[in-house]
Amino acid sequence: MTNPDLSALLPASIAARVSSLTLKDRRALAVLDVSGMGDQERKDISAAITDILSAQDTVDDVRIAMTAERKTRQLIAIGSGKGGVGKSTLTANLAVALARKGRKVGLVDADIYGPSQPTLLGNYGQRPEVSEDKLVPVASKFGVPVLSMGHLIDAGRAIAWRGPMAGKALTQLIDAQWGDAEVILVDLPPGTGDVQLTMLQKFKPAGAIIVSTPQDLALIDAARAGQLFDEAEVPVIGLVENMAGYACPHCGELSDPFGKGGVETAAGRLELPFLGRIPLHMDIRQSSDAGTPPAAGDSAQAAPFLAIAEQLDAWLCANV
Ligand SMILES: Nc1ncnc2c1ncn2[C@@H]1O[C@H](COP(=O)(O)OP(=O)(O)OP(=O)(O)O)[C@@H](O)[C@H]1O
Repeated sequence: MTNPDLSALLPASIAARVSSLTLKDRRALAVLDVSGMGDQERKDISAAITDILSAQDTVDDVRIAMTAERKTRQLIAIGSGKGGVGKSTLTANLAVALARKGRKVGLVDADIYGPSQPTLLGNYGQRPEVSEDKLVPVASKFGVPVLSMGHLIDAGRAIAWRGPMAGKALTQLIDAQWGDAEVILVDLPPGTGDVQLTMLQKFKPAGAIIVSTPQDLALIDAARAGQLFDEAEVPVIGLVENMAGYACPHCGELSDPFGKGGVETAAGRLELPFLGRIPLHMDIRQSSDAGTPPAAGDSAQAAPFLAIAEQLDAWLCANV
């Protein structure tokens, strides 16, 4: 039974974490909920409890038992049939937008052969630490921790791994110290090969988003990506059209270099939700390259990403 006299000695922030505190034969036993805490935080809170309790005349010894709620952490895969359609750009911006909404979100760059998230999230050149044999995700200034092969290999070095090596690398990125992250967005490699299928089967995401540009070839590949998710029994949350509608920076005239509306039509045909359209805009390319995702700001370019993140958030609320 909890000892009210001892409990009253603990500051409220610590007491909120102590689910039981008993005193028997001059030994205090505190059961501490450490869900979501890192190593240092656990050590600090344990030391604080030990200091406070051992200062009491009635206590000779303090024992602390740590418990953690099993986190239900969900993976959301962002995939595309074709490369270069803006999958990584969308993933980074959705993660930033979800973090702005208060979600605890992490990001895995599963594009082992062409990692771009360290550049997009502005933490290129940083290395993840290792704790208890697992990687600790690298923080970004947008509140989104991230792990990418780009954090582990030297700049410009090509990775020429066969499937099993890539699979092992991916396992390390996903099975890492994600702390209190409740959602992890996974930026999948482009295409629909064995690596993607194995990854989806091994780390089954709760749902997937497919990105495509509007031209026919990209759409055929996007449909194939849909089949890949079907095969892996991963529900498709919806399709996103990227690089639709180009506004000329000189005259403002709108044109559609890759066509427009094709993804929405394809979504209808495939009976999948259409989540939204992101225009082709120079600012998106420039701010992405500079490591400041548009979704972190309030420009016109942020709006489509924030709107798609709203829908993802609603899907997470309804399905997870
Ligand atoms: N809506 C957009 N407007 C302007 N540029 C964009 C837009 N979306 C993406 N880009 C740019 O297009 C390029 C490819 O985007 P990105 O790397 O996100 O694609 P990807 O599908 O992840 O590619 P990969 O196949 O290499 O993984 C990048 O230079 C990016 O800045």
